[in-house]
Amino acid sequence: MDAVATRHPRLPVDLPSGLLVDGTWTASAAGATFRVHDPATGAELATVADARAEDATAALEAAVRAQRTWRHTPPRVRADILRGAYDEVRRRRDEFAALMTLEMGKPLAEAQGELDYGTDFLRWFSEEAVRIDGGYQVAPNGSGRIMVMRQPVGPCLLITPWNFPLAMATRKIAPAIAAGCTMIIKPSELTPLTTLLLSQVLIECGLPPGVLNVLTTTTPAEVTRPLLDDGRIRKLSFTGSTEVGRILLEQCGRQIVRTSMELGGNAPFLVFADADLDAAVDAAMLAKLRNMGEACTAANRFYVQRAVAADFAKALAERFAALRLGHGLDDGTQIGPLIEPAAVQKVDRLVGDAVGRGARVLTGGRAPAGPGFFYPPTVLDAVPLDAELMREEIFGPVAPVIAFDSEQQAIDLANDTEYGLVAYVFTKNLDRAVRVSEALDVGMVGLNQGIVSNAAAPFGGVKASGLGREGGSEGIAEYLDTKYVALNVSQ
Ligand SMILES: NC(=O)c1ccc[n+]([C@@H]2O[C@H](COP(=O)([O-])OP(=O)(O)OC[C@H]3O[C@@H](n4cnc5c(N)ncnc54)[C@H](O)[C@@H]3O)[C@@H](O)[C@H]2O)c1
Ligand SMILES: O=CCCC(=O)O
Repeated sequence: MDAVATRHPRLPVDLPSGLLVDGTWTASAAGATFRVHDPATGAELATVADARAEDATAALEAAVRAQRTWRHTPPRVRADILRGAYDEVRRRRDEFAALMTLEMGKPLAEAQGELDYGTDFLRWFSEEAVRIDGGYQVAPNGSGRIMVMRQPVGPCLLITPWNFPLAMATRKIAPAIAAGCTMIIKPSELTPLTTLLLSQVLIECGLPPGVLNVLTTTTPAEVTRPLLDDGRIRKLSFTGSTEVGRILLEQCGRQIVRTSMELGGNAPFLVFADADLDAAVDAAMLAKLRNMGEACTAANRFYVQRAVAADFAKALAERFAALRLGHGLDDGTQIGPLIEPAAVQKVDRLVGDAVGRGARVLTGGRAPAGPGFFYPPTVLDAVPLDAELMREEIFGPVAPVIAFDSEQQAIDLANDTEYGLVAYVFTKNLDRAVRVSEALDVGMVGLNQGIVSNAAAPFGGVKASGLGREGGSEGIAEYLDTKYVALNVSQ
């Protein structure tokens, strides 16, 4: 196995060089490579292989070949591989956490949190692998029997984003392995290293050659489109922007490829006057600033009932202003850099637009000078409803606060978006909690809490936030096809 071509002094571990095809780590056919950078300093972290279409073809042939035997592997064998990987990743938690911080920028404590979240998918689906069930019943008219079985869907293409380098990979790889599917994973070109290390661990834990293939590339469209056109890829699981999700959904139509789509968000955060305000502020810190706000689940719009809006905004601004920016590996850092300069420019544009339309900056609001792609935690109030950040995913540490009057107005404001991933609701009134949760057009609701992410729960959204669910018992169903056998039983 080639080690990473360039070693960064803070890179915690030797990594494979890039492409995993049929159990072998290889350079790309074209010999192309690309560099991965530390977003806190801009320093080069590693150089990895840059796959092209011919590498994708080789990976597809390997996955198709391996599927013929992998699908018949006993569920307990698949379960033990996943459990072994769970134990090994947790044994190497410091390496994985430091790697995630270096390539993505999140503070080390958050990387440790993602380590727990991401490995939970390995454990959860190691338990699900041996519980794939079916059905058997007497046909209602008494003649014959109805037998239902669930079988692996076949070779899968998994495409993941940069913001949760471990969890977005395990949330797809684990159920695919549990279901008996082979796969090709294409991680983000911005954060491929964690997937390389995870893949190495899965191979060490006994995953046979060809079951998992890894394509790192700076040309994702050119590499993945032929795979979706081929006809032998039977499932696409994509996590990323709604814009790219739409492109991929169109591509999947030609070969009727099953899809799971985990897309963008624009989460409303509703605080009613009867809420525990301190608890709501604590939860807002989590819902907004987890991952520097670079999370699909990030609260994007804070709607606070007028009687408590000023107190909420003031308290949140004070908490934001006290946070420390820095390199994620440095002690005391609470807010790391954004992923790239374009991310800072986008956040700056959205804040500038809101202020230009009349919003007030209570704290933050201007990118600091110096190295790295930093943006300070920012609270805006008196944000006009026509501000661009009300409709666009901010993907940064900016909290726009808007006052509302009635419950119905809050629901209408919250639902006024093309997205529908998650919403957060804060009230002590149980009737209101149920009413509002039922009325919100989203896939998930955080009720008096600022995080919904849980490997045991069905994660996903509606409308432009996606299709399907990841995690929970629903998560493995995305990798299984249902087959019904009509038995003719002589009386
Ligand atoms: N719903 C969720 O669970 C969830 C989780 C994380 C991120 N996201 C969303 O992802 C976005 C941020 O992540 P991102 O910047 O990596 O998203 P992105 O859509 O730019 O990229 C996601 C992945 O798709 C690949 N890609 C880009 N264009 C492609 C194409 N034409 N064909 C094939 N692959 C292509 C990228 O290389 C990357 O691996 C945000 O919108 C965020 O809300 C959603
Ligand atoms: O960015 C979106 C994923 C976040 C999560 O799964 O908690």
